[in-house]
Amino acid sequence: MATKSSRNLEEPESSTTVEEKVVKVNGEVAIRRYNKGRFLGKGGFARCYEFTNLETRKITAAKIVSKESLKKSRAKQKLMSEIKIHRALHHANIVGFEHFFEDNENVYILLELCTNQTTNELLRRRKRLTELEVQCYLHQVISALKYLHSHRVIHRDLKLGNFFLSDKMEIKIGDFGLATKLEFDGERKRTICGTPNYIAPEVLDGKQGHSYEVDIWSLGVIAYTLLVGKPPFETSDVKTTYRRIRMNAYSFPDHVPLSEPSKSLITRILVNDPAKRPSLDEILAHEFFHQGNSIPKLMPPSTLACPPSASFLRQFTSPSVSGGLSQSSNRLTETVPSVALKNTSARSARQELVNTERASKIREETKQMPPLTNAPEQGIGAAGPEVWVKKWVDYSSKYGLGYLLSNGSTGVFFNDATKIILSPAGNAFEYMERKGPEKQDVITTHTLTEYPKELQKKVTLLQHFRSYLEGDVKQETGIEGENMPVSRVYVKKWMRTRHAIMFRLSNKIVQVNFQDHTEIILSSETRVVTYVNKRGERTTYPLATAQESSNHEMTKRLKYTKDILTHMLNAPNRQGEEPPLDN
Ligand SMILES: Nc1ncnc2c1ncn2[C@@H]1O[C@H](COP(=O)(O)OP(=O)(O)OP(=O)(O)O)[C@@H](O)[C@H]1O
Repeated sequence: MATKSSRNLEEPESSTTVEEKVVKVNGEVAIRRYNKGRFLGKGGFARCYEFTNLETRKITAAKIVSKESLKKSRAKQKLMSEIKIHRALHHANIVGFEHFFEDNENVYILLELCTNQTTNELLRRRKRLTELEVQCYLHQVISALKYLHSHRVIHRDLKLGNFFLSDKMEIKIGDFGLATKLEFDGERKRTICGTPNYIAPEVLDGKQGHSYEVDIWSLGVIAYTLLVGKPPFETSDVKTTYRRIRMNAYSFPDHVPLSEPSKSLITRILVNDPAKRPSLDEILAHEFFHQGNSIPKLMPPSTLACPPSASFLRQFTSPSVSGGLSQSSNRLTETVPSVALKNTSARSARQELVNTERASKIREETKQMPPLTNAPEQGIGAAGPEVWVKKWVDYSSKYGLGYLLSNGSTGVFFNDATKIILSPAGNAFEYMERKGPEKQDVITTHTLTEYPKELQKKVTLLQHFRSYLEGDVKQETGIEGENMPVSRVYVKKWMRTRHAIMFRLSNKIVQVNFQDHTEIILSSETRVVTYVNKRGERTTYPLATAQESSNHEMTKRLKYTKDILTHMLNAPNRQGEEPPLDN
């Protein structure tokens, strides 16, 4: 983004048609057309988009690799090997390989679409997972690995970013760019082209060659990372990390309560001698997976944003169970407070970014808001919110959420949960970072000409977001005052569902923007609800009477807002289903 024009936040902006030439057996050439839809993400050498087959309407993820980038024979070889290995694999926990083709510019690989991003984004939102979730996810990964290894395939780059989540929340292992298929049992591989993230010590050592055990090692690193929240050997520079791996220098932090079985499993796996690592079957037989609870087949989508609730956990833990799981039961039964609508501030603590909708990484919403005085018929005179989100762009695939507030401030909610808010005049900004044991927002104020060096990248991103978001509405806001103070209003939390995007603002406002362009803006402080209908007309009601309003379009959305908020927090027994919008 930084290098491109500011309006180029979304990769190619407009949807286009891609044509595939299909040569039939009789030699005739047919054309298959795909609509190239939303941008899904970008890797080292591929850009990924949603593709819709215009004939069958089937939607897939298309990895597009430019032929330009394949000029080096190594890159070409790597892609060919990825295709060759991946296309032969068929397993419920491996990203389905649909098809591949090429045109003059690109190679296109069509893959099963995974709509819930990867465990990387999941962990970023959740910080760490409960043991029940780790049991559930590792179970699926091991099932796929057993399949891979039985077909003599070593993945060699198992990492959180390569575990995709389907719409049903199944884990799907993807990215076979570093995978290899052994010619015979017992073959040892010597080289890996590329740098695996969770590299095993024998790969660093390079003397004995490596085999399936490198995937087992990565499993240990993954289990540790999911439970603790950061990788075991992580340091700020690669050389030190490699040194730590060689020395097996890692420890379990005191501040994270981990059960004995989980520590024992990780310790068993992370041993430097590959021959001493457990097999996949031994891992499955380990007490970590046998703590008296049953393991859910899938986790509900609400866990994309917050831990499984007590009621969900109860379904998998029998009351008589003692030992293993109960050791960690503080974490597992961590309850999510049940909250009434009015208590939005307590609730927001659990509302982390969620995207149960689709792996849509980029969305932009513009709303032309008529002034407050436009409140029509049922507007009963209550003052609406002073500040709300006017326009937003979801670039959480890379950086975070950018937004423009109605008071002219631009803000960014970065993926690392830090926040920045720029004054309407664009001269000063506040930076918010959670610090200390209480994880309080610490706010520092700076000007665009004078700020700490470490904020350079974030400030650059802020400016890009700003020029993108302001675009054509800059004049319209009419706020150009030189000494406008930094707005103290900013987005504290945000999340997405299938039907909507929700923002929790620091002024205790919860705003829900629905896909049909209607909006609910709830102010817990002034106890009013503002409803913006499809035509952009605003009506403000006191909260107490809003539910009884004859405006059914609004009451339906208000109910949805309450249901989804409550659901996200404490009703995962309605597994996987967010409330329907039409109830
Ligand atoms: N099956 C899929 N469904 C949805 N999104 C996908 C899928 N495959 C890839 N993506 C998105 O596209 C991005 C790039 O894909 P991928 O990581 O496979 O590319 P790459 O260039 O091979 O990456 P790497 O640098 O990790 O090797 C991913 O991070 C993800 O956001």
